[in-house]
Amino acid sequence: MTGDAKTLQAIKFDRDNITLDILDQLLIPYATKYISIESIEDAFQAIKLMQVRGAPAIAIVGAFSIVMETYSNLKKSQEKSRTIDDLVKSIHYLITARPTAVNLSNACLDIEKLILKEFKKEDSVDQHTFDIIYQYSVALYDDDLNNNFKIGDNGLRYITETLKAQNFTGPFSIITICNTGSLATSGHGTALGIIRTVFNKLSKDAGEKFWLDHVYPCETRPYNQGARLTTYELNYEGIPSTLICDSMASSLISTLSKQRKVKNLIAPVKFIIAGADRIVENGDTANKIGTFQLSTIANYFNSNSDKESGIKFIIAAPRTTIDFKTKTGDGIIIEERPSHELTTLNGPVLTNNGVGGKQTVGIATPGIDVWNPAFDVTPHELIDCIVTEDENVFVKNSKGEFNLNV
Ligand SMILES: CSC[C@H]1O[C@H](OP(=O)(O)O)[C@H](O)[C@@H]1O
Repeated sequence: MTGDAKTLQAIKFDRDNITLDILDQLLIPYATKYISIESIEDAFQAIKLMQVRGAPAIAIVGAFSIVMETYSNLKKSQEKSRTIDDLVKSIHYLITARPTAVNLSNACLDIEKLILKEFKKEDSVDQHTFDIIYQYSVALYDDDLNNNFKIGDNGLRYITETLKAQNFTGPFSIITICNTGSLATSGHGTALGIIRTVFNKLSKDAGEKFWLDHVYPCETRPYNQGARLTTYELNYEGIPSTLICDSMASSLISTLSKQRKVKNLIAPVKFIIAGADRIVENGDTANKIGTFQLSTIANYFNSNSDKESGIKFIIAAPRTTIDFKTKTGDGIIIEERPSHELTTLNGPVLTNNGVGGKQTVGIATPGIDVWNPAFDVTPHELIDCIVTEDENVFVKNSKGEFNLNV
């Protein structure tokens, strides 16, 4: 379906007719087009191409694709049905689509565990197999949505308590990176979910002593999830925002901290909020490339001002993003993506009467060597708070350690 109806629903799974459609995020914000996912292979390609992206969203689409694969197996009853071993092999293949985000591998391995509890590898895929995977997948979707609203509320509480402790009053701003909203999850979002909740609950007209005045999404080179997706979500919600290049964050913070205007804006940046693709046991966090730099910027401004009046660096993620098997960030595999994502730009031609076909333009010397890691690892030392769906947000103890395993 192609059309201009703005939507934030990244994933559509019809629980009665058993169909799965994903919003093609490579076309956002210029076109709304859903593509059908009917197999694990369809999901692998869509996840690899980043037609769907975002740690929770790729896990949910991955799980639903296994439902679709099993369902189509049952429909082709005349053919020799696949064995459980075949299905498990396909599940392991799906995991390789994007190795850094732990949610996808967690969901796939959970499904493998559930079916191997009930079946032997040589057994045939049957209705019971489908039922097990179906129940798991719809619960994964529903839990993610519920968790995101809890993350929003928990983030609001942390922000409110922080500003009260600082005796802060007036308008404040938030910087965020990549896209961590409805387009990266089952809805509402994680870091952007906190921003949604804070904007709705801490508003000037509600008579609050402090309020969220402005959001600065980083464009998030090279895939531009911020420029394309987060701005689209912020506009959709009517949240005042101004797009910045990733390289502008420190100047933005500095300008506002000196009560100088950014365009006509004066609200100081008080929080940098990012999502996560994998949080390991000590709190080191893999997230979109550029996140680590933002944490060093927050740390600079904190070490050059009274710590308590500085900028808090927040990571927001559901507990499904925590990987207790990996002790420190050194153990995280960082996905490296193709060079053309840095050396070319891909998008529709913008004409006076609308949006034309997709074009690719070169923006670097052809053949230049490129390093294109999709993520970086923010050391836990630079993270002030990890917000999950657990009511108690995670802050470091007096020894500077996170204890996430509670
Ligand atoms: C709630 S989304 C988490 C995480 O996923 C994004 O990566 P990508 O767009 O490459 O899938 C980004 O790192 C977000 O912070």
